[in-house]
Amino acid sequence: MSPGAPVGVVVVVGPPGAGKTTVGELLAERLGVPFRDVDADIVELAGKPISDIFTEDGEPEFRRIECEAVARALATHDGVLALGGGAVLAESTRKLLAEHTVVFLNVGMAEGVRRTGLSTARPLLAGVNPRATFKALLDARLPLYREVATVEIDTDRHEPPAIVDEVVTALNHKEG
Ligand SMILES: Nc1ncnc2c1ncn2[C@@H]1O[C@H](COP(=O)(O)OP(=O)(O)O)[C@@H](O)[C@H]1O
Ligand SMILES: O=C(O)C1=C[C@@H](OP(=O)(O)O)[C@@H](O)[C@H](O)C1
Ligand SMILES: [Mg+2]
Repeated sequence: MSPGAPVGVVVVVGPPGAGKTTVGELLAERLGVPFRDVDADIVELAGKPISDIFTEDGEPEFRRIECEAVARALATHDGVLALGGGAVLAESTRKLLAEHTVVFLNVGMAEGVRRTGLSTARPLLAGVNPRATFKALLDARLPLYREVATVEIDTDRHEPPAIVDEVVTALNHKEG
């Protein structure tokens, strides 16, 4: 996998704070391909921030929009595509991901909470006990991330550029 070579779509999944948006953008830059983030698509589609969709319309409506936005992005985007942390909860999305190269960026609870703690943009983690919420979220989702992953990269204690190196090496290794 080298800069400028056609990559199709490389999808980035993982828990909130894993660095899907940050590392995904850097990975796209490294590969010389466009970057797209489904959360940004959802904000544009709904015409309001994700936190407002959750409070005004509820999580099920957010997930409905998310499913559609993921399917559309997978069908149309050529480059790196970051999903939101909960996108893999939908079976239909996991089925679509089976056809794609998927990078699972993992992060432990302590580091995930530290990285997301200062943001009010993640309504699911805005409750009174973000550590317990994050732990429950990891327990429920780890098998789902692993079900769809082509490669899994641990991001704890690694800086984004080093993570990009690891992703490129792991994907090249998979390509054989
Ligand atoms: N490897 C990393 N080391 C330290 N901080 C990171 C790392 N990756 C991301 N971050 C920071 O964590 C926060 C969440 O990153 P983001 O890319 O939005 O994650 P995600 O899209 O997976 O939720 C941001 O403030 C970002 O700068
Ligand atoms: O984990 C989740 O369910 C969510 C993660 C968020 O994206 P990031 O994983 O990019 O923070 C965003 O899609 C929404 O707040 C729901
Ligand atoms: Mg993100």
